[in-house]
Amino acid sequence: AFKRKKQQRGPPSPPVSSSETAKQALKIHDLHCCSRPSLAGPRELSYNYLDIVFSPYDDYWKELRRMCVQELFSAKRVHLIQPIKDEEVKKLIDTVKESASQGSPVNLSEKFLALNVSVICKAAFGLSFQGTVLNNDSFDKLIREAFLFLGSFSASDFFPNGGWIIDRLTGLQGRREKSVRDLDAFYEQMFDLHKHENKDGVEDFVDLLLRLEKGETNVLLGAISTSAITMTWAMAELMRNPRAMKKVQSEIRNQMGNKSVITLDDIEQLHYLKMVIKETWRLHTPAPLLVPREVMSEFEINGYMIQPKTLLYVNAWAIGRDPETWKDPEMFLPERFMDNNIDAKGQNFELLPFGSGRRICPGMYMGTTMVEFGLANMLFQFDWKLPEGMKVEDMDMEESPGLTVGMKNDLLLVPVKY
Ligand code: HEM
Repeated sequence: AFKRKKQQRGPPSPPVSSSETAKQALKIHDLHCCSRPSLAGPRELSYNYLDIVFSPYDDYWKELRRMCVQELFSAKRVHLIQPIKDEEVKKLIDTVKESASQGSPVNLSEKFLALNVSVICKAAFGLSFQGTVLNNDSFDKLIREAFLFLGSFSASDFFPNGGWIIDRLTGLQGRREKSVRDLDAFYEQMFDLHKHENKDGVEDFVDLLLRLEKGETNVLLGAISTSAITMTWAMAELMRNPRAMKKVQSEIRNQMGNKSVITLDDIEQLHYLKMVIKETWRLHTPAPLLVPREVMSEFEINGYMIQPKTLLYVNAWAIGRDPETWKDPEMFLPERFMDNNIDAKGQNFELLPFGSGRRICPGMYMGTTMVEFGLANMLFQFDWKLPEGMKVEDMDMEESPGLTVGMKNDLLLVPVKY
């Protein structure tokens, strides 16, 4: 919704939850985008984190974005890190095989997060967490907390002048500051480890980032949780929809024939898998309100004048479930993407998992390939069952609160080796 500036008079603001309104808002907004005021507070604490995700759209950020898109997240770079993905997915398959041989459940929420942590951190820092102080458990906690506290609504968003007092009293401000401090400490450690790592002259993300005036590594936060969240929701929806599960597994297994290692070329042929992922994004878009924007000069939308300082939230979650756009919006039906060209790249405003406009996710290609590759392997190598005594109706599809929205409770499934 549009949040109107304090003391402003006039008609109520229009809800931005239809794809048409979002299209207008995001297009106009491109000229005026900025940041979220409540997060400007702890900014001095974090030269790493808040600057990058929520900074005004200044020249520095433009340069960083340009570099991200051209160098870090380009198709070329995504192909360069494919060996890292191969290795980490193989490790994941091996641990899941162990559970399969014992018939015990696997915590897929954890496994997918760990997979993404390992791939992104190896790609970014040229090293693995395993055996360091930054093991997956503490990183998992750090990420979850960061998204919970930084994404939660705060009084200072609604009352820019005095809201911070409420945030102090409720403890939200303190928890946010702690979260930001922990992230800074984490990045410090990563930079230290990076300095001491022998990387055989291969340039990684941090080398590239260090070429800028200061190191920005927060891209990692966005990268890691969103891909893992998508993979977990996709598996949960497939478990609830055995027909779609069977169809996607047949597609992958037919494509693979006698081969055992999935390549990027194989992935390109998996059209139904791509539809399954789009349908997952439609129902469970990982960042439901996108990155909040602040309007910097007046503009009109649907006959409403939107004032400077207005905070703009685009409800991509509601757009994905809008009955005006989608038939049977609550149903998981990957086939709905068969007869149309709707993609998730920010041009079709019915489906905005990566946002749109100038702040569109620069890691879109990397995120998509990570999700496709991870899921294809898990679905190719294993069949999946619910834990003993559990029925499909018992599956808990509740969402967790925060900037990104995953499953509230971890997804546990029993693998059966194919
Ligand atoms: C399935 C995977 C992913 C999803 C669904 C996703 C989604 C999003 C969304 C919705 C936004 C906000 C866009 C807007 O408000 O218009 C965003 C921003 C961002 N994403 Fe992603 N993302 C994913 C993966 C990644 C990856 C792999 C990276 C980096 C390697 C990344 C880096 C970023 C960055 C740096 C921003 C901030 C852009 C800005 O503020 O200008 N994301 N992402």
